[in-house]
Amino acid sequence: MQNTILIIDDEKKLNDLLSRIISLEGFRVLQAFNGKDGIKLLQQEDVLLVISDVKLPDVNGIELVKTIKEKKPYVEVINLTAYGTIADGVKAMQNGAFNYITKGDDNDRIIPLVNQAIEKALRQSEKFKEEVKATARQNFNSIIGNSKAVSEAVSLARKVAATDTTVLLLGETGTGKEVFASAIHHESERRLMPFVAINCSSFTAELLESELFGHKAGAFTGALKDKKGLFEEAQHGTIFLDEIGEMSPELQAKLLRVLESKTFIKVGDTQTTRVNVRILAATNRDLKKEADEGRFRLDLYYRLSVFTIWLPSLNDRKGDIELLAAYYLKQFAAKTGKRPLKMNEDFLSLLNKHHWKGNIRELKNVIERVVILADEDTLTPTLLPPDFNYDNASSNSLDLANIEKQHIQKVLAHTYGNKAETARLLGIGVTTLYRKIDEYKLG
Ligand SMILES: Nc1ncnc2c1ncn2[C@@H]1O[C@H](COP(=O)(O)OP(=O)(O)OP(=O)(O)O)[C@@H](O)[C@H]1O
Repeated sequence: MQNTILIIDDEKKLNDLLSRIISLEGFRVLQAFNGKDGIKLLQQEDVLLVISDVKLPDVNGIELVKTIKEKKPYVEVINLTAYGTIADGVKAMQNGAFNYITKGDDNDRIIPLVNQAIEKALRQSEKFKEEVKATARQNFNSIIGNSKAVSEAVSLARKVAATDTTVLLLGETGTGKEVFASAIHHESERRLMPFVAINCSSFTAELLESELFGHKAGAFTGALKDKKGLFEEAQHGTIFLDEIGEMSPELQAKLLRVLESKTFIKVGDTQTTRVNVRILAATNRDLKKEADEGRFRLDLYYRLSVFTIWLPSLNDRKGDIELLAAYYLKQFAAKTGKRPLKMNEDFLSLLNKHHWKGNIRELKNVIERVVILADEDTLTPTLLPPDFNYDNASSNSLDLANIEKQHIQKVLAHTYGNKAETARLLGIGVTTLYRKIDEYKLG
């Protein structure tokens, strides 16, 4: 396949000449005569390199480098500067251009430079396309669940994804708030830009301020160099502020300012910094109550809760447990190279009866452990952690056989399914244990 180069120059003669020279080298060449048309072509076509004049009728070609890099970060740009304006070339390089050519003077440099730039852009584009593929897996298709509550949450999130609106995700720990935030970002127009997530409860107030907004060298002991904050890292992308309810009142004020004016002041700075970042926030607290009771700024709460999505706890969507468990079984079995595993009825019934305090995160961890322990293709209750209430899974009948069955189940759970150890603790032979496991269908 021919690699594509876009030439943007309003001087038709020069544009045509350059186009001919480059075509002769086997490249596919597209031509535009102003910045606006150039950007349009860039978006429609699989361009790897842009050669752009600096003095375009509608835009400065040096500024255009930034726009090109924002739209397609892997594309390389060579600027064409008029004789005597080397300063332009330097500025172009600072903006991210691959190089610059002085019109008329550098004819011998053109083709080698083009080849180098194409090689670099090809490497970058491959890496970029891999990353895009990986992020595509983080969109709403990665959200498992058929229950009404989850379907409603997904439908709301899909609607708001396309906008630039701030979203507040509410739900218990492990209900998928970060998964939703990531899906919203990856289905938004910002998807090719960074998604930056931070848990506000993991830092002290001072550290969090510097993490979020960055600092100037010397702002505090240990601040040796200027440091970019996460808001700047997320420029043109999305920032996800998890556990927002934990933020100190001072930082809440600073965040409110970002929401209102898109500006903030770095720690130790005197100037404001401007950012264009979409904010998604989450908490497992009742933020409205926190605000009503004076622990969270009411004005910030209203700003953040423009669009609120409630994520149901796993205990309120029991119908999804089997689906999620099967999904993670497949994932972990594949990871550990095991054959596909099946859940027996008792196993599933215990999953359904369990109170999932840690929600999907807890379910995922339980399944990972079960997959590691499983020796057989069918999963049985004995593989589950001891806090899974086995007794309740079977009938409550008090006949001797049932009591024996429950007792064996308990000991098996205690030994994590180790038959020799179980037999030893029960004071019976391993063969007898196997017979009983068979008889009571515990295997
Ligand atoms: N709908 C879902 N389908 C599949 N996996 C999910 C789903 N929701 C969450 N998970 C998985 O559950 C785990 C917890 O999810 P996540 O971190 O998004 O929860 P959270 O609500 O942000 O938790 P916390 O409040 O503790 O930060 C992750 O491993 C995630 O991949």
